[in-house]
Amino acid sequence: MNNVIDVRHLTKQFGNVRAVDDVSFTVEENRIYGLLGRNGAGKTTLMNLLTGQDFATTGDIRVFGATPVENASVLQHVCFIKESQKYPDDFLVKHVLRSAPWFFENWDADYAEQLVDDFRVPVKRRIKKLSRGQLSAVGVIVGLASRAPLTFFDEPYLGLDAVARQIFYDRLLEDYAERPRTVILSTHLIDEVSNLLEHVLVIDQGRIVLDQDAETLRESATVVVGTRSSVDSFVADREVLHREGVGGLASVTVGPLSSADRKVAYDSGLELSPVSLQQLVIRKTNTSTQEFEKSA
Ligand SMILES: Nc1ncnc2c1ncn2[C@@H]1O[C@H](COP(=O)(O)OP(=O)(O)OP(=O)(O)O)[C@@H](O)[C@H]1O
Repeated sequence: MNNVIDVRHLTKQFGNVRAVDDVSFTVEENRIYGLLGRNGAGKTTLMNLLTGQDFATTGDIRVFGATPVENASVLQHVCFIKESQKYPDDFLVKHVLRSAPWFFENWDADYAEQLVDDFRVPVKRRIKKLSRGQLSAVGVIVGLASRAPLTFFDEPYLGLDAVARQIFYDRLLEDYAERPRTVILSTHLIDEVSNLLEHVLVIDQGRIVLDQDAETLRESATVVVGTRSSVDSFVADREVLHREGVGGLASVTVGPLSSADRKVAYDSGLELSPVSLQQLVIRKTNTSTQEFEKSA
């Protein structure tokens, strides 16, 4: 498995804010990554660094084996779709689509046209006049039709309605299945994208607090629900990650369960369900906040 990105001890300091703090990780080729984290966690800063739009304070970044900063041979394989994308003032949507092949060697104009129909984007309208959602749709279309070997989507769908978001997820998965590439998606809509993600990176206060294969992550915790007494006896010797309850009912999150464990649970009348990715991320980032507050 080839690494498309290799980051070692990367730090980015803005004055007294350490937006990215001694981060090391790799990104494998042809997988879909989720870059998740709370507001101000460092996601956009990290993407800016990985796409050569900003300089690291310290540390080393390799993208396709080389530094991305001012490196055309790297950046021609990279597409970065961000929420705050700027276009020339007089640009119409069709100008964006026509100029895209200058930047992306794999640009597929027919596919872009099909996506324009899917998202109902008015191609003859000025970019400045588009609604918030239509502007996001233009970004999503460019990101998909660029077919760049490495594509970053930073919160790509501000203002996109639920139907358009679903079209984005469906098209991304279909196209990715036919033309595998590496996608890094940053979002707050974690549960919506959880089935899309193959690997999860969670960043909190500039540090990577989770770097895990999504399948392993999904199996890493289970919610056990039932009467308080049966739940308590089932979880008695286990590590409890989270607990809540109402009246005589309890809902407890525990670590991985074997098939024998599951049988015992079912035989005791307990219900088992996987923990949502969103819940896992919330717990992970809440914990580190509490630890941070304790140590502050
Ligand atoms: N140019 C800058 N100057 C000073 N501080 C900055 C600058 N850019 C980012 N920061 C700070 O760095 C931290 C990380 O910001 P960043 O935009 O990377 O977060 P994010 O995870 O993308 O957040 P969100 O989910 O809210 O978009 C924040 O505390 C932010 O205020």
